[in-house]
Amino acid sequence: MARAIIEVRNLRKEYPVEDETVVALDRVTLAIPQGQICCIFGESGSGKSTLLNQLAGMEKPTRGVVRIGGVPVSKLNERELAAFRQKHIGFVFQSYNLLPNLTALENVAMPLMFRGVPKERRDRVARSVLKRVGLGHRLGHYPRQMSGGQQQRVGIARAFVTKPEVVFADEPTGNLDSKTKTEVMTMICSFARDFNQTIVLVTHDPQMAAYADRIVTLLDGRIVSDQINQGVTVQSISAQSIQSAQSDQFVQSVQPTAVPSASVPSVQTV
Ligand SMILES: Nc1ncnc2c1ncn2[C@@H]1O[C@H](COP(=O)(O)OP(=O)(O)OP(=O)(O)O)[C@@H](O)[C@H]1O
Repeated sequence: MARAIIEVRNLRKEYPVEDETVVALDRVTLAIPQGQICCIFGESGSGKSTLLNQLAGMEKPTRGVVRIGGVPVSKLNERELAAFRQKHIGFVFQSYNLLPNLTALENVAMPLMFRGVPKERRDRVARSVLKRVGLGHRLGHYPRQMSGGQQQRVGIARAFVTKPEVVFADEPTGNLDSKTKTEVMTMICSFARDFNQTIVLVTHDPQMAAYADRIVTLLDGRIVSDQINQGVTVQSISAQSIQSAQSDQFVQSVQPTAVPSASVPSVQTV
């Protein structure tokens, strides 16, 4: 089995609410191997978003540790976290979170700009990723000029344009109709397979969970089931099995006490 890129040990998250304490997560231990599409599944209030927030370093756990590529993200400060996310993490959001005053091309090129990729190259790469998601004819469109499905495809292009090792997808199909849901999930899985990326997908929708390799079910903040998905919906998507030198470099480069300074991965072939 591939090595774990995400490791969660004995995670607990409490929220103080007036004079009570809500325990949103308790004793969550999880190892997600590199290249796995792992679904965090559960009904409303089960703790899915709370878990994603701890994994992505958006919130500090009350107890326990989250490591990504060996880096204890739960212990990094804000500046270190920002740098870490920029280099290694992509996000796909339910509400797309595109910048309204930027075109599709500019939204997708933005993560490359933060990595210092020169304009000509970042525009070329962003264009090619937008073509891949079927939006080659919408490069100059603003979010308000696109449908929800098109906006989410821009969101996917933005999340994958830098080939991050891990992509967190929080209810990425939550606002979409059923045909567009299928397209969006197929796209996410296709990118992930091509570059051996790890996806953490949060959903309460069993149809979307069926795309994952593994389904971890939460109930009242605890893992109540952890199953390999035998009938993976995306089996038909070709995996180019790039046993990514990129990811190997990443795992080797990270030091527990320092934010890695990984170079910009080659994005030419996207
Ligand atoms: N900031 C907060 N303050 C207080 N309680 C919170 C906070 N965030 C989450 N909770 C509580 O933690 C529990 C888990 O919430 P969480 O949002 O993680 O569930 P979820 O599975 O993502 O739900 P949904 O599918 O509805 O988004 C709930 O009982 C919720 O009320």
